[in-house]
Amino acid sequence: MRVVVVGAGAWGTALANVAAEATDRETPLLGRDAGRMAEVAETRVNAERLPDIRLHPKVLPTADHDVVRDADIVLLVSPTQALRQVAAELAPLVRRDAIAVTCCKGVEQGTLELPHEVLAESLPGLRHAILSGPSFAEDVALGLPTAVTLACVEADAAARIAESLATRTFRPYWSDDVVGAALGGAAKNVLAIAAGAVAGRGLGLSAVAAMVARGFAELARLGLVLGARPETLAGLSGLGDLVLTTSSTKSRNFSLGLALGRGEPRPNKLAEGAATVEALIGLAAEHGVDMPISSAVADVLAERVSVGAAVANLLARPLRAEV
Ligand SMILES: NC(=O)C1=CN([C@@H]2O[C@H](COP(=O)(O)OP(=O)(O)OC[C@H]3O[C@@H](n4cnc5c(N)ncnc54)[C@H](OP(=O)(O)O)[C@@H]3O)[C@@H](O)[C@H]2O)C=CC1
Ligand SMILES: O=C(CO)COP(=O)(O)O
Repeated sequence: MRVVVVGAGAWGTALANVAAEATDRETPLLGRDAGRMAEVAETRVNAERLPDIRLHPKVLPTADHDVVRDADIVLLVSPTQALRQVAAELAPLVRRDAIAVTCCKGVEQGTLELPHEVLAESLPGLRHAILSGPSFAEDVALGLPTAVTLACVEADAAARIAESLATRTFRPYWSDDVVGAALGGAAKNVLAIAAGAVAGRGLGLSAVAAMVARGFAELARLGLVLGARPETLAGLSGLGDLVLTTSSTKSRNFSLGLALGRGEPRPNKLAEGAATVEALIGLAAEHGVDMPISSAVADVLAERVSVGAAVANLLARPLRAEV
């Protein structure tokens, strides 16, 4: 299987290394800036996005979209808000029997669609999958043990992807619950901001744990109405990723929350939760689901309330049975 990775950010670079190791084949890593990709090809390091990690010798950094023509498997690793445009650029080039795998986490603004729904519209007719789970790009690139969810309704396509990505240390576990995997990845980005804000405000680890648990309940309520399976939400791509990104400053979403809680300037790095929170709340509203923690995050990001006031509002909510 020939894997092509589209999106030469931190995660795309780490996944290109994984695919090159798993397949032992040349693995193009497609970025949009020709000058920067030439530099990455020469230095064998993606200094801007994943510093200190050497590219696998079989990773081929490029800005030439034509590499997609030969792909059996295309990994789409742009931010969620760019996915539709990135996929549209590939549509005339990609083979109809190729498998497209979205590796981004979020909800599209405007359409309120999850990544696999965006892909179904922009690359129609292709088989699709979602790769999501607790996996910092740096950890994966360093060869630290990582397990993720590979969600795909077709078992044979899932097996091909798993063969092309599984290494001794990177373990994709198959699920056919695509909605559950996509939703977990989107919601945990938002909840990581909430946890970071609580930690940054100095409210203590008990409060962070409460935020994570109540946040998971929020995810579970939405998952239920969207048809996600509870075991997916409690698995790697849901609770697993929530645990990771609500406990580490390596998470850009958690770091953004920390800065908000401390009243410091917001970091510049991509925090998908910030780009996705209003869309997540909109998606939930369409289905009559209340998202108090996500709504608090949206209010804080839009500077409608302070972190302190947002937490006070959450604490003032009526007590209900655990759901
Ligand atoms: N980093 C991580 O540990 C993990 C990230 N993810 C998810 O992967 C996705 C990508 O994250 P990550 O790689 O870390 O992000 P980065 O910010 O490191 O990279 C994003 C990549 O997308 C490209 N890009 C940005 N905007 C556009 C656009 N409008 N059109 C085309 N390409 C664009 C960037 O190109 P350029 O370099 O030219 O700016 C860059 O190559 C996110 O959804 C994230 O949630 C999932 C698991 C782990
Ligand atoms: O999704 C991730 C790890 O699973 C990366 O988290 P951040 O996007 O918050 O950095």
